[in-house]
Amino acid sequence: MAGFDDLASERSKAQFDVEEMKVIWAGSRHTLEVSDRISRLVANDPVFRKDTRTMLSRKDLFKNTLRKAAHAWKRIIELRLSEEEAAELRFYVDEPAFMDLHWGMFIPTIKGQGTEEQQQKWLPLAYKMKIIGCYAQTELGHGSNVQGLETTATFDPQTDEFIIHSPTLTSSKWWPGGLGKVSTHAVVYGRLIIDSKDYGVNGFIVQLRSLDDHLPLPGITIGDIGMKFGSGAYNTMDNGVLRFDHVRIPRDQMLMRVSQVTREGKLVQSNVPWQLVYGTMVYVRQKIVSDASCALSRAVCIATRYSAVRRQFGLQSNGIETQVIDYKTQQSRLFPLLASAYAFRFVGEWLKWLYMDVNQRLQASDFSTLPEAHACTAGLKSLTTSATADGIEECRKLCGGHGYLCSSGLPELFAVYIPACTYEGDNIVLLLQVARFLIKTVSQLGSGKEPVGTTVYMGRVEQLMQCHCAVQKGFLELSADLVQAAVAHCQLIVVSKFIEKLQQDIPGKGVKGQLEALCNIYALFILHKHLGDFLSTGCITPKQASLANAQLRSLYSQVRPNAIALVDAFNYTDHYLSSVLGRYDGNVYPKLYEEAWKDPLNDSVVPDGYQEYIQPILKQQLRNARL
Ligand SMILES: CCCCCCCCCCCCCCCCCCCCCCC/C=C/C(=O)SCCNC(=O)CCNC(=O)[C@H](O)C(C)(C)COP(=O)(O)OP(=O)(O)OC[C@H]1O[C@@H](n2cnc3c(N)ncnc32)[C@H](O)[C@@H]1OP(=O)(O)O
Ligand SMILES: Cc1cc2nc3c(=O)[nH]c(=O)nc-3n(C[C@H](O)[C@H](O)[C@H](O)COP(=O)(O)OP(=O)(O)OC[C@H]3O[C@@H](n4cnc5c(N)ncnc54)[C@H](O)[C@@H]3O)c2cc1C
Repeated sequence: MAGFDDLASERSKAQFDVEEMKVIWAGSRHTLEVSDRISRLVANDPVFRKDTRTMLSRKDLFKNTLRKAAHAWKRIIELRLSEEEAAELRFYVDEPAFMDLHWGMFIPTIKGQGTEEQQQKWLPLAYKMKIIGCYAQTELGHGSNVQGLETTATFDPQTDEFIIHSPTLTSSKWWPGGLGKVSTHAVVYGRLIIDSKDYGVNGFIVQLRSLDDHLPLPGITIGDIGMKFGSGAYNTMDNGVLRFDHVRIPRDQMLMRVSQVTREGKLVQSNVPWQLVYGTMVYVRQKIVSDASCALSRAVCIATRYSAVRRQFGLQSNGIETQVIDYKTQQSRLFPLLASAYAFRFVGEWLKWLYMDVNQRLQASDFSTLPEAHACTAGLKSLTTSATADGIEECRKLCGGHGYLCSSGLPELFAVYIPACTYEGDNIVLLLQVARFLIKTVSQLGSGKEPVGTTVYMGRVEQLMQCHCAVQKGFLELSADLVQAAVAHCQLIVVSKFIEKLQQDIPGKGVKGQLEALCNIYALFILHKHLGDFLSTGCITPKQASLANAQLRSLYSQVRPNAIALVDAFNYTDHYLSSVLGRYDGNVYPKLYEEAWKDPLNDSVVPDGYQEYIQPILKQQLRNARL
């Protein structure tokens, strides 16, 4: 039967050891074992079903998410899961929820910006989930411009408290996930005011709701901001609105690792750079880069399997049509995405290492690598999320009409994913940060300060000094071009980290060869995409450009017999993929047919509304009434 046979036959053609590739993808044998075990645990638990998600009303959807979160937490306790296992469980449950913000932002903020004493007080409560927290930075009027936040935290020396206040409508906190309906606490970012003097933005731990009856505390107005793009999707999250009317908190609830306010109302700076107030964003951006490879690989897995099952035109001698994956146009759209998924995986691994390194240095009061860590996390977050969002949409198109059905899994994946281009920093705003970092590095060339890390290549490019002079004339005027330069810099990091990965010991028959092919596809595809820039700057000749294109075509042919095995190496369960088109067994058509009948519209043969609206038209009662 079509599908079953197709994928089985594809798997038999693979020229490399898939099990070893699974290890490479997971990062280690241990990680593969954990991820495999937890993914099956989730797939086999009926509470974690997600096949009806796109059909539920917002209220039912949200309640179901609460149920899943409570069940997940119960299982984590019962099974005594480690932090690593719990994170895998969250990943495979695959539903954005308040837990993400509690574990992914509230706790890391207290760890990164709280003093030892503050950590000792708040972290045990947060780890045991006796309190649930969120990250309340963005306001109705300001998201990107953090220094423009309007919420105030005014020190009252009489009572040794801060008064948290929302002075305007635009100062209402707006967007924080988990805030709308669940969080009991928040890290709130607001302007520190002492003696009428504004000391800029700082973080404060504020209790929002009663721990007894969950009602908002006096002076606090709180709610959900409303439905978001797509059905199901990010609507499982209670992104919220929050206003303060002179809410008092004790002085020791200002996060004081960066600067402290004394009992007398004096501001004392510690030796850490003030930018650490932005530290949680560096951490989360690094995580978002790793997640990009997951989202893209998931879409690519669906599109690749389906492309091997789907047949159109070109009757072969046996009377069967051609698998669409055999069309060169399909390959030239699909295989660069497959290569990108692997490329983002490896750059994500490297970024994780970079983040751990900068963190260790911070503990030892070495702040020298913070600017580079900021530039790399900001730039790679921007590059990988934009490419992934576009890639998911391309995968939908690669699946033709069926890709538009919710049962393909692609519409919901797209709807959940696209806000990643905006949250944790709008992608253009983040690229401008990279551009600023690059210009700063260039300006230091010739001063004896050698560029290091990801900018080391700059020391070898003489024309850069002239670039600097040009940019000095107007950063804003040239910002569209500077953004392109920032993208190019980030692409260079992605390609270099892929090449570095290949220099490691890679066991398993044929595994290294496949990765080399994917690395070359990624690099040549980027070159192909920006051919105009490469040619106009004289970096390559037209002859080299055409050789590169020929090489790309030949690499596609090399990857073609291995495509299914390369997506099998992601080791995704059918539950995680939640796609009829991407099923492991390839049994697409019978399951698509079956899925259609589950739609609530098919609960009755004659639809609700027939008598009111269809019958009168058919019987021409409406027309007669008007005549
Ligand atoms: C149902 C299922 C249940 C399952 C349950 C299971 C539970 C078990 C638990 C499992 C664990 C789960 C783990 C989950 C993990 C999930 C991960 C998180 C999830 C992600 C969700 C995302 C939600 C979204 C959140 C947000 O969006 S938060 C808000 C983010 N906001 C922004 O990003 C704002 C963007 N703007 C800025 O960053 C800045 O304002 C700016 C950089 C644009 C400008 O800053 P500024 O005005 O100060 O201007 P300058 O350009 O002058 O900068 C000054 C100098 O500072 C440097 N700088 C800037 N930023 C940084 C930085 N971040 N770090 C360091 N330095 C920085 C500049 O470089 C300048 O320096 P210079 O002066 O030397 O040049
Ligand atoms: C799903 C989702 C979840 C979120 N969760 C949280 C959360 O948990 N906590 C939280 O605090 N926030 C959260 N946010 C808010 C998020 O961080 C902000 O939306 C984001 O930082 C972008 O800011 P903005 O909305 O102000 O966009 P704006 O800055 O208003 O961007 C609008 C446009 O202006 C452009 N622009 C802005 N500044 C410049 C500039 N200097 N130069 C050139 N162009 C510019 C942008 O590129 C964009 O095209 C969330 C947002 C979403 C969508």
